[in-house]
Amino acid sequence: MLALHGCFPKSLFPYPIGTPKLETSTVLCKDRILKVNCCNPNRQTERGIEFDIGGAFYRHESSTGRDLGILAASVYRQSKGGLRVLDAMCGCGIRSCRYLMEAEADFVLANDANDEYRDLIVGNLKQVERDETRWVVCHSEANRVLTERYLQRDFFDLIDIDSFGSESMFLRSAMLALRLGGLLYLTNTDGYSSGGHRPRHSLDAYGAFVRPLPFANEIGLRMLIGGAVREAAVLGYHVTPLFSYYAYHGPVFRVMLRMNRPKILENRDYGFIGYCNRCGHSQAFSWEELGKIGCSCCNSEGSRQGFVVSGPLWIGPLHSSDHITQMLDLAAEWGWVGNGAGVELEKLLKHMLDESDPRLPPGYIKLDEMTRRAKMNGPPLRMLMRTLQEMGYAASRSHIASSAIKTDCGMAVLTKLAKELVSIPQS
Ligand SMILES: C[S@@+](CC[C@H](N)C(=O)[O-])C[C@H]1O[C@@H](n2cnc3c(N)ncnc32)[C@H](O)[C@@H]1O
Repeated sequence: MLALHGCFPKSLFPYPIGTPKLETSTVLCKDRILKVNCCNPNRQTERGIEFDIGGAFYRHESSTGRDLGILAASVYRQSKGGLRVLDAMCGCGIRSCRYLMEAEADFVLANDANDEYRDLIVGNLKQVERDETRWVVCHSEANRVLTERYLQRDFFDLIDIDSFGSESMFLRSAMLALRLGGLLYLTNTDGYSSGGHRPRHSLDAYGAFVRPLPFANEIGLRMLIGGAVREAAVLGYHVTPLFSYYAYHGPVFRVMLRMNRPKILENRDYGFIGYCNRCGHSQAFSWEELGKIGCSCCNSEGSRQGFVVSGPLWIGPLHSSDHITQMLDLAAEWGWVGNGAGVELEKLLKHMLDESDPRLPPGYIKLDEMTRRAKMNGPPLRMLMRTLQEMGYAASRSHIASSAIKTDCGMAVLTKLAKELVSIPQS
């Protein structure tokens, strides 16, 4: 049985705890403070599970991120026949409750540094699972609980790191406590770094020099995955994303990674992304090509002409099509999508499935950026995508930007095509 750790004095925390205290009668909703549930303001419901939020940080908008985590965890449990979860920053414990109830985890360790949440978390867990051998609550600094689990050879199938700001300081201990083949669910809310506003900071924190790019939010996901790829490589592991999810509230970047031993000669998909400020084209390239490459679309060479490079970053697919397909099937089986239910979740999963085409390069093209550059009106997105696909290009929407397109067609050809489509009279 797991030993419960005593309270770690907050003054001695090596890492920021920084829990924003909310008034108990309010929750954050769409970035505004809203009054909720007049009868019992601390009572919330998510997917039919009732729970208290007390004074803990809780965002209803994050329920989609939790839905995705539960689906991925459940797909994992069905294939492996078991699921042990370490919820390293559980807040009020809603994720732990959902991992137990919906993903049918065999065991959940719910941890939050703030020991004032103890009664709250225990109360919520007791309501969903009376069998107290299936869960434990503790209040340690996340690195400490993860390292202790590793030292006791007590490995987990899924480790959930839902930190404020950057996740990078928890990566190594989380990977050590993770079973081989297990899942690591990471959250990052550091939109300022992925936006390219602090390239030196992103280099320090994530090992990537990131410049401002029109698809900054996808870069945020690629920076998060890239940082984990690098950390995993140090330990002799390799991580690949099962899904990557950007949400505007926050902003929040979430990725579910699977950790394995690398296969010999495996393509690490860890490289650089170039963006040409002159023509708006972006492209990925490897370490071997670094320094040799200019814009392949307008042949501008080097940053003097506006070709700028960010990286190293994850340059492979953002999602695993197999895993997303299984998540979609499960969501349909549970009635979360289909027959008019869960329209937004279904749309999101379908966009992710389209985006997982391995032919698609990193980045997306915002149609308004393209039309502004070309001084033209744009054709409907759907028409442009269909035409590209008929011509043999890969083309998809982006789950991140609604009026953007992901394609392996270069900017010059895309612009020419869009002009032709606009000039065709609509019937
Ligand atoms: C974003 S909230 C978690 C929200 C929760 N996972 C949910 O889905 O509602 C982050 C939580 O991490 C806790 N925390 C912050 N730094 C920590 C650390 N270094 N170790 C453990 N817990 C920490 C805070 O007390 C806070 O409750």
